[in-house]
Amino acid sequence: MISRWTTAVLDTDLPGGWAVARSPEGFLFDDNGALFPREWLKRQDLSILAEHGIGHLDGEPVYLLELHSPLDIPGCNWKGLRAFMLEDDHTLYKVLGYAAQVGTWAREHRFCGSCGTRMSQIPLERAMYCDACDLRHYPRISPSMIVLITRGDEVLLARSPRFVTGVYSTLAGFAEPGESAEDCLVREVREEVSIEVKNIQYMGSQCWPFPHSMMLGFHAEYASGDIVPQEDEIEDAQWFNVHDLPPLPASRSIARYLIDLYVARRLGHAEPVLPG
Ligand SMILES: NC(=O)C1=CN([C@@H]2O[C@H](COP(=O)(O)OP(=O)(O)OC[C@H]3O[C@@H](n4cnc5c(N)ncnc54)[C@H](O)[C@@H]3O)[C@@H](O)[C@H]2O)C=CC1
Ligand SMILES: [Mg+2]
Ligand SMILES: [Zn+2]
Repeated sequence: MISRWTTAVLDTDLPGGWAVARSPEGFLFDDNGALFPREWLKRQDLSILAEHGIGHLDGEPVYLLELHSPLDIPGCNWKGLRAFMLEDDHTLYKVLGYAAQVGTWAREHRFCGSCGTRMSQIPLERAMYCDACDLRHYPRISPSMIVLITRGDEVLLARSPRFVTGVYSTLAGFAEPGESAEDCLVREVREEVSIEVKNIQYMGSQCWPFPHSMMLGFHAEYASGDIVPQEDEIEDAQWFNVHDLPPLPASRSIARYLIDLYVARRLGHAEPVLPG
């Protein structure tokens, strides 16, 4: 199947195409969705912080207008990326997820982190350039590991105080400098629930644009220790039987995929597909 959406670095001097607008309140949308004719959008009184050409949707160029602040446009509203993630239009979510990461980077890389000089966009490369330092600043991607720990028919799931009430998920954490993904897994599991794991197996990855994680998904088996939830980070952690699971994370998350895959294998059901 030909992908409807492909990323690309496009020349912002060329006219036409579609545009999405993003502000600290999320993306602009109306009854037709979140893509607007670019020339029409640019005629509105927007406070544009940066403009980037981000790719092609069904062959048509798509641009991002990253705004300083939201603006009232009749018939339009603003909505966060998470809300789009929970909706059915997977392609639109991919477009907006990418736009969000480019927008976050554009917002946070206007000035060189080394010397403070204002930077400029490099044509045909997703990079901001500091002329004074001859330095390129690329979009930030944060490798994070996520792991489902199992013990026979039981899976270890935990709650962060940030989660929706009642929802339990797999353990996750950001990689630190000097770590492999597996090192990160062992450290995070020790920190968050104080147990040891074995037979670590890589299961797949997922872009998680909240704001710029690259999730590296693993399965691991319980080896030893009793659960001791990390103060402040983990509100509760428990072993749950695959026949009696609590409310789980959103179906598009790799956390949910790791859980659903294990349960499917355990119960002999059809296996889920990892959402991109
Ligand atoms: N797609 C999915 O299924 C899931 C994705 N996630 C994502 O995984 C990531 C890591 O999970 P957490 O448990 O929140 O991480 P964590 O266990 O490492 O704890 C969060 C703490 O890490 C620090 N931190 C924040 N950003 C960082 C960065 N870029 N690099 C290093 N340290 C940083 C902060 O002190 C923060 O309070 C998050 O982006 C989260 O949204 C988490 C669970 C499910
Ligand atoms: Mg964590
Ligand atoms: Zn510089």
